[in-house]
Formats: sequence, C-alpha cells, structure tokens
Amino acid sequence: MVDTPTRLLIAASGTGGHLFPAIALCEKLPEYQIEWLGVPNRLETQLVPKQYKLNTISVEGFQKGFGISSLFTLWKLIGSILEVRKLLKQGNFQGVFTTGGYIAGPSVIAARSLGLPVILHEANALPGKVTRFFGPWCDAVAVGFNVAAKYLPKAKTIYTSTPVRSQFLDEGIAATLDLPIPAEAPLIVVFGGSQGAVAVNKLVRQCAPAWFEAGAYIVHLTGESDPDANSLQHPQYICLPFYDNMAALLRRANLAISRSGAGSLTELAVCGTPSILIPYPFAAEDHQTYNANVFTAVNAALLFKQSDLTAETLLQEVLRLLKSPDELRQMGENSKVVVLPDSAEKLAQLVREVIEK
Ligand SMILES: CC(=O)N[C@H]1[C@@H](OP(=O)(O)OP(=O)(O)OC[C@H]2O[C@@H](n3ccc(=O)[nH]c3=O)[C@H](O)[C@@H]2O)O[C@H](CO)[C@@H](O)[C@@H]1O
Repeated sequence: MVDTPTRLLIAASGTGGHLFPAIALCEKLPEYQIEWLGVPNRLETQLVPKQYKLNTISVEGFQKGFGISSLFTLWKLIGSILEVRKLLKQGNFQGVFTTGGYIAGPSVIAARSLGLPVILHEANALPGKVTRFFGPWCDAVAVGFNVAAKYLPKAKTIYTSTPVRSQFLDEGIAATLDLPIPAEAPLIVVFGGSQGAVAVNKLVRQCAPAWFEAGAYIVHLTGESDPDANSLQHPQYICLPFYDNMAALLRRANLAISRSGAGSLTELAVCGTPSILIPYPFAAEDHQTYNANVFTAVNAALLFKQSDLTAETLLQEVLRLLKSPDELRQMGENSKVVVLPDSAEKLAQLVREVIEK
C-alpha cells in the first residue's frame, strides 16, 4: 500500500511577522503536502513561496463596540467559516496550523467543527485577542516567548520560540552581505517591522549627521510608504524600502534601531544584535511594549516610548553606545537567552505529534 502524504493547511496572513514563521515551519515539513489560506491583497500574495497553493477568503476583525458594521463582519465571518470548511473537506486536509490574527478565527472554528486538529503559534509576549479566545480550542498553542503562557491559562501551551527564516541559522551569512560597508565601520541598522516606521525614520534622519561624524554607517530600511525616504543623501548612508538578506545585515550590525514586533525581536536575538527598541504605539493592546520588556528584562535592549523620545535623546544614546563596544557586545549576548534557534524544528516536531497521533 502506498502511504498518502499528510495534508496541512497553513492559515497565516497579513504581515511578515505572521508569514515568516509559517514559511520557516513548512521548510521543516518536507514530507507534508501544504496549502496556504490567506486574504487577497495582503503580503502573502508576494511572500508565500510558489510551491504552496494560496487559497484566499475575505475576513476582517471586529471594530470596538457593536453596530451595523459588526453585524456585517459577523455575517462575513460565518461565510468564511463555511468557505474554510469546504476547503478542508474537499482538500482532504488532516490539520490546520495558524499564526493567529483574523484568519485564525474562521480556520479554528472550521477545523474543530470537522474534528480536525489545530496548532496555533503565538509569536507575541502578550497573546493577541484571537489567540486568547481560541487558544483553548486548539490542540496545542506554541508560544514565542515563555512569558506568553501566563496569559493563556486554559490552553495547552508549549514554548517553542518563534521560527526564523533558514538564512538566520547560517552563522557565516554576514560574509554574503552585498552592501558597500567597510569591514571596520560601526554599522547601525534601522528598520520598522515589515511595513517600515515613518516616525522612527524621521527621528533617525535628524540624528544621522552626528552618527556619520562618529564614523558610523547606517542601513535604513524605510518601508514603502515614507514620502521622505529619499531626502537624505550621504556616502555612509544606504536607504532601501525593503531588504531581503536580513540575517547577513543583522549579524553584521553593531546596533539595531527597531520596532518591537515579535519577528524582528526573535531575529535580533538569534543574531545576538543589541538594539534600541521603539514599540509601535498603536499596536493592539500595546503588545509591542510587552515584547520589548522581554528584552529589557535581560539587558539586551534599551526601550524608548515613541511619545517620550526626542531626536536629541536618541542621538546621544546611540553616540554613547557607539563608544561602548563592550556594552553593545554584552547586550547582544544577553539577547540570545530569550529565544531558541532551532524553533522551526521544534514546531515541526509538535505539528507531527499533534497531527499524526
Ligand atoms: C504593527 C503591528 O501590529 N505589527 C505586528 C506584526 O509585525 P510585523 O510583521 O510588521 O513585524 P515583525 O517584527 O514581526 O516582522 C517583520 C519581519 O519583516 C522582516 N523585514 C523587515 C524589513 C525589511 O526590509 N526586510 C525584512 O525582511 C524582518 O526581518 C521580520 O522578519 O506582526 C508581529 C507578529 O505577530 C507583531 O509582533 C507586530 O507587533
């Protein structure tokens, strides 16, 4: 008798932070037949590798309060549950893996209503509302940071850390950096999650001349939507809307200035890159501050609230750190304890255990 491969539906949508961990997991499940579930016009249409079929549904989150728009969202939710049920049945899937967010709701309900196992991965230190609500319905909830488990008392949680793209596991990858930065120059990398951070970009442009004078190079990943992205020109300044070879860049960096999305933070810790963290102030329930707190608790990062941070403070803190390479190195070392580099393998093992039990 020929064994038929296990079929797994991945429900991951929206931002790099939701997509990259799922892509990293899939690379560790080569024996599985995988299809994707996402939303039209989001990042998955660009990032989901060609080998996985992308199915899309239209789904959105509830607004605060309850009104006509919530009724409409509820109506759409019911429609999407029915669509996912049909997909799961017709595709003979044996289980669902999700990274939370809006897409997780209909996916978990549809899978459970068909008696199929569900594994949810929650990357953030403060689990999202969808995870808190649906976590107990799942066979396992893998958490990116240990502290998240305390917010999910009724779920079967397991600490796996958050999978990073395979490029991050290659310790020699810094050598492949294809940007013109002299070997001895201190390098500051600035990035604001997968979308960029206009407010951080603005602060950094104000501080940059003083940092250039101190000899630093800056690689500034601005995101696609900063209207002033090209306003600064300097031989020590490289500005790009998005960059793919992040592992090489973060391993080479002496300091990162970043938002504190779970994906970015996990990558910084895997690379041992010290950081200044400026949580996105409008993130749901301020969860980026909870993420950043994991790093400040072990002295791996400095945390600044955007509303309190002036260009002068940022400028001086960076100059101080550039003069203290030992402190920077120690912060980088400290960051390594909050993640597990073999997370994708651990998560793949968990998926196999749950689905094949
Ligand atoms: C605004 C918001 O709510 N953001 C959330 C979103 O983050 P979002 O996806 O924006 O941010 P993350 O920090 O999790 O991930 C960003 C990813 O984009 C990559 N990257 C970025 C820039 C670039 O030029 N090239 C590149 O590859 C980073 O290396 C990283 O892998 O999902 C995360 C995971 O649930 C949450 O923790 C974040 O709070």
